[in-house]
Amino acid sequence: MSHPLKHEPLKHEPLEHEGFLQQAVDLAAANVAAGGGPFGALVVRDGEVLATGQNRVTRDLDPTAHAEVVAIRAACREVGDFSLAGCVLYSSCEPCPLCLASALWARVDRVAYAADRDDAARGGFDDRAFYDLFDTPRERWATPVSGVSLAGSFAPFDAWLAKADRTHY
Ligand SMILES: Nc1nc2[nH]cnc2c(=O)[nH]1
Repeated sequence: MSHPLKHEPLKHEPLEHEGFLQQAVDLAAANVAAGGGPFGALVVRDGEVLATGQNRVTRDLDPTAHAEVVAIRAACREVGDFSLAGCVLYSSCEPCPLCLASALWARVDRVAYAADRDDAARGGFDDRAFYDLFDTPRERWATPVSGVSLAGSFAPFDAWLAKADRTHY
């Protein structure tokens, strides 16, 4: 049985989305002009821009400093919370798996993007390749990723679960 989309595609939605997406694309273009990667992002709540982000990988020597991650970190600092529930993440380009997982961990209500993973591939970036990798059995990965059994590996979770005052996230 097919499920109806919860949201109509963005192109049928109010211009507000387009305005924020255009800002993300403008941030990406400005970042290229400043010597950075071609990605920009915004976190918006109730129509207000909480934070912006531009790719800072080469500037910060940080492979995780993708535009969306930078924007999410800045927005969390802005609101003083590790949750961005109630927010929308706008990105100049489809979030890569790192950025998408970051958005899910931040519990944003919605993610909207302009260019897609095919555009990123044309631009020379591995976003699509990494999505494809996650659809490939790990045994076939060039980078070995495997669990190693270790006695006591659940101990941190035992400690966590025993903590009455733990902060769930
Ligand atoms: N969406 C996205 N993809 C990337 N691929 C490489 N860097 C980035 C980034 O900052 N954002």
